[in-house]
Amino acid sequence: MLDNTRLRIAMQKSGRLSDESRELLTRCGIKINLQQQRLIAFAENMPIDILRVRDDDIPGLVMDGVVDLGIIGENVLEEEVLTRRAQGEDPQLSILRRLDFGGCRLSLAMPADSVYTGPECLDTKRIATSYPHLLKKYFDSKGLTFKSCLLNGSVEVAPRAGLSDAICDLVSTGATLEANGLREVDVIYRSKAVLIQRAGELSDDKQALVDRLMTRIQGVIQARESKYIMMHAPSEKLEQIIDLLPGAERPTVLPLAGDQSRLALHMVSSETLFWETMEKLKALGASSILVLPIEKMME
Ligand SMILES: Nc1ncnc2c1ncn2[C@@H]1O[C@H](COP(=O)(O)OP(=O)(O)OP(=O)(O)O)[C@@H](O)[C@H]1O
Ligand SMILES: O=P(O)(O)OC[C@H]1O[C@H](OP(=O)(O)OP(=O)(O)O)[C@H](O)[C@@H]1O
Ligand SMILES: [Mg+2]
Repeated sequence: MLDNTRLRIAMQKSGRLSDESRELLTRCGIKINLQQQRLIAFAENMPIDILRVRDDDIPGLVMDGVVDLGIIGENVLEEEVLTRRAQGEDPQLSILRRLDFGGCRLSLAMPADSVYTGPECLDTKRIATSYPHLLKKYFDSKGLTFKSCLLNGSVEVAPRAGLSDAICDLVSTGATLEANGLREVDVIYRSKAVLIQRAGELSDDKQALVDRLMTRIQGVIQARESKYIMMHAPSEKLEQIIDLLPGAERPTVLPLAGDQSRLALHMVSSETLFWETMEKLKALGASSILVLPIEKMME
């Protein structure tokens, strides 16, 4: 029996979001042992239980208040919200934060040799998808209709199998479409993973824990997006060097022992330093340029 005083977080058991969901929680300092093929994992060092489920089940578990938090793709979340609304329900939950993984788009695709001049081409046509409500919302907004062919997997084979004229499926690199002789013709929704919370008040203890987790998640994501940059540079080129580093804070400037003409610069940058910029820095006389990953940040 689950202990109701512990914060429950649902994440995908195995799939596109599972490694990064686990990595995020681990980086937030939650010690979880997910080695065994178990549905529930108990954190060793915090009052947190992790439920590992099919991603399709996560929005419902949060909306029904079975878990407190969930990590889910916006595409699956929005489809479930629209499904429940279509059934006359008024689903409640809040999105705490957009995360930095699980990026993909829900797109319309057609056989590579077909002509596409806009969504009107697909008016009244049959479209295979696992996201009928998101697709309907898009078609409704254009004043168009379509016949739905609902498939929960292998959507990309539908046109070849003669089941549909087009498909509406998730795309990231486009390799799956290409391998199936299809061409992406329109993007209808852009998605990332999000952290969601059930409606209703949490107990004070749970709320305090969620607040701490949110600060840590912010720190983890910000650290992943930032770099620590160090270099030695000629003192008289300081401003020109700073101008080459737009995403960086004002640097810390340190003297170099025994060399009055040069300085050591240290700074955090929200952008990575490209080779081209490093070459320009070197041309200005900078040397010993180091770009280091940052593990954690707290402002
Ligand atoms: N190619 C992709 N690149 C990045 N993210 C993706 C990609 N495809 C899907 N996603 C995101 O990851 C989520 C999970 O995708 P996955 O393919 O693992 O789902 P699934 O097969 O439905 O898994 P489950 O067995 O849990 O139901 C998607 O809903 C989407 O938000
Ligand atoms: O544009 P691409 O980079 O090729 O990615 C798109 C594919 O990725 C997802 O499936 P996944 O590989 O997760 O397998 P699944 O169909 O078993 O969910 C998605 O459903 C597409 O089929
Ligand atoms: Mg699924």
